Amino acid sequence: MRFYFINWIVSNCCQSLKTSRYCYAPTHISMNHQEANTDARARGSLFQTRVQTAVRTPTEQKFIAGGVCRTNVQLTGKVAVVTGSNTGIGKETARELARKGARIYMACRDTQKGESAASEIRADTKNSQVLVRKLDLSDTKSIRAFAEGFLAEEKQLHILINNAGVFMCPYSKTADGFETHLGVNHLGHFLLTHLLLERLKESAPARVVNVSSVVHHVGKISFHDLQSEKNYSPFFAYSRSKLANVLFTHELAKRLQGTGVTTYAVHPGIVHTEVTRYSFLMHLLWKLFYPFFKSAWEGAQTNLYCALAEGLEPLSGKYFRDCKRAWMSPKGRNNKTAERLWDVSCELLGIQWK
Ligand SMILES: NC(=O)C1=CN([C@@H]2O[C@H](COP(=O)(O)OP(=O)(O)OC[C@H]3O[C@@H](n4cnc5c(N)ncnc54)[C@H](OP(=O)(O)O)[C@@H]3O)[C@@H](O)[C@H]2O)C=CC1
Ligand SMILES: CC1=C(/C=C/C(C)=C/C=C/C(C)=C/C=O)C(C)(C)CCC1
Repeated sequence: MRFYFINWIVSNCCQSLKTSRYCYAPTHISMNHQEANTDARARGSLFQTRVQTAVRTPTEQKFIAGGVCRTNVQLTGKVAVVTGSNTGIGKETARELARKGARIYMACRDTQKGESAASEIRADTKNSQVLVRKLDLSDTKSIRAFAEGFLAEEKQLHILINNAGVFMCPYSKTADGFETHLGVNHLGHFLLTHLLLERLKESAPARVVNVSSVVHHVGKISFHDLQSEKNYSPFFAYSRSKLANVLFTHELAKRLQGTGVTTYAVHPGIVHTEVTRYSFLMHLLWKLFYPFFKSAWEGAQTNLYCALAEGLEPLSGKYFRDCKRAWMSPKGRNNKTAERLWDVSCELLGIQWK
């Protein structure tokens, strides 16, 4: 943690002086960070990423960054959908998939924000096949419209990254009356995957990556109050939705055996993104401690690893962090809970998914 506070003060001063995002890049420090700079091209446009990299010693860098997806796989002719890709981890995931030549569908609830991220990615990667489509996971009509449009437009789908998420928002309900964390983070992606599954199977080998979180360990699926109507805590509602992501991955993998479609759950790390937008306390911690958190690009690495790494098929249904398999809560691989959650999700969404 040498020089951390000095560097922290310097970086914050630079920020408050509204220094150009390009000018604070102390090369003498960054140069030591060989690992971190491997893909400086991809991350160089992000001022905060540079600060994060600059204030870390190489040992801290290695510990915090937690792994880089190093596959040489090329994706020309492949198609990927990334939800919530106008910002944060989703945007960096889309950027790297685009860099590898895939046609990317950025599924965003705000298409204006999506277009501005897409033009940045197109310019950066020289890949013109980066497309924005409207997807609001808090409304099943929007999910169905997105899927209908996609299926009409594309005959193949190789990678689906279920990334979008809300974190610790005040109690609210989606257009269909689901508690927002459950509705957006779990049920929205459950329905989307259901609607796109035939295309994934037709395009096999194909992969579904579900972005969960380490907090799935403290999540609890209370079937008697799934919508948190009796008792609401933003943190536990979020944790529950992230446990649901892991259970969904576990059950989906079982049901997809032999189809050539595999699925993985991911904890991206503690990543400095807009995720804390609803929580004042978390936002404050973000501001104070962000050099210790991953950048969005670093946070995207495990998504990319699960989408691209060769030979991962036997690990379908498992949970990953820092570009390797990680310990999943036993609650996340409980067959009974996974099956029941699957049935309840189908019932809530009015779908039949055998
Ligand atoms: N950052 C972290 O430390 C961690 C993040 N995660 C998970 O990583 C994923 C990505 O989060 P991160 O990049 O950090 O967060 P951000 O808040 O930066 O990005 C979240 C993305 O999800 C989109 N989104 C939110 N609600 C909806 C919706 N109803 N329909 C469609 N898109 C929606 C947002 O769109 P818009 O910009 O329009 O709101 C945004 O594009 C999430 O699933 C999160 O739970 C897990 C562990 C830790
Ligand atoms: C790591 C760490 C901290 C912050 C943790 C935070 C802010 C975690 C956020 C997690 C999220 C957003 C999870 C999403 O799934 C503290 C408390 C500053 C203390 C020092 C160690």
